[in-house]
Amino acid sequence: MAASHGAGMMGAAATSDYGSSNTSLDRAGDEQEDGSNFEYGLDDVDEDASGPGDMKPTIVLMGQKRSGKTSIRKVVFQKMSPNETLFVESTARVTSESVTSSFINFETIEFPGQMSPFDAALDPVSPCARCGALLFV
Ligand SMILES: Nc1nc2c(ncn2[C@@H]2O[C@H](COP(=O)(O)OP(=O)(O)OP(=O)(O)O)[C@@H](O)[C@H]2O)c(=O)[nH]1
Repeated sequence: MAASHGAGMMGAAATSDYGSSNTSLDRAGDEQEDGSNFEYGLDDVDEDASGPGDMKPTIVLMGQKRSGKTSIRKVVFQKMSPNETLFVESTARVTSESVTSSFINFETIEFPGQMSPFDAALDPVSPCARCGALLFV
């Protein structure tokens, strides 16, 4: 008697769960149709407010001198042939560059290896505040 009563409650609970999961699936489907959950990059409103260059995702390159920071930047983001990096000059100052040829626009900031990146003369705070990824070579 008690067992059949319990089974009846389980059946009712199962039916209830099935119904609620259907409802949540319907809601998820509505969100996909809106497209609001799958947008890449930053909102247009933010870009207009602060200028297009200010809010770009930023990759910061740091590391020892002659370790290959500029070479990585040139080969990966500018399609330079690896052989040509033999003639790349040493970076003397903080160098920032916009990359627009990728599927997402972003900025690279390279610190010269011959100076400490935390030297106050290089103003490390601003690039580090914007840093989305740090590449230390
Ligand atoms: N063998 C070898 N040489 C490399 C590699 N990557 C870069 N180089 C060479 O190392 C030298 C220095 O490379 P850069 O890219 O100028 O190094 P960097 O870290 O930017 O140097 P700084 O600007 O002085 O800090 C160049 O002659 C490159 O050709 C590598 O993966 N293997």
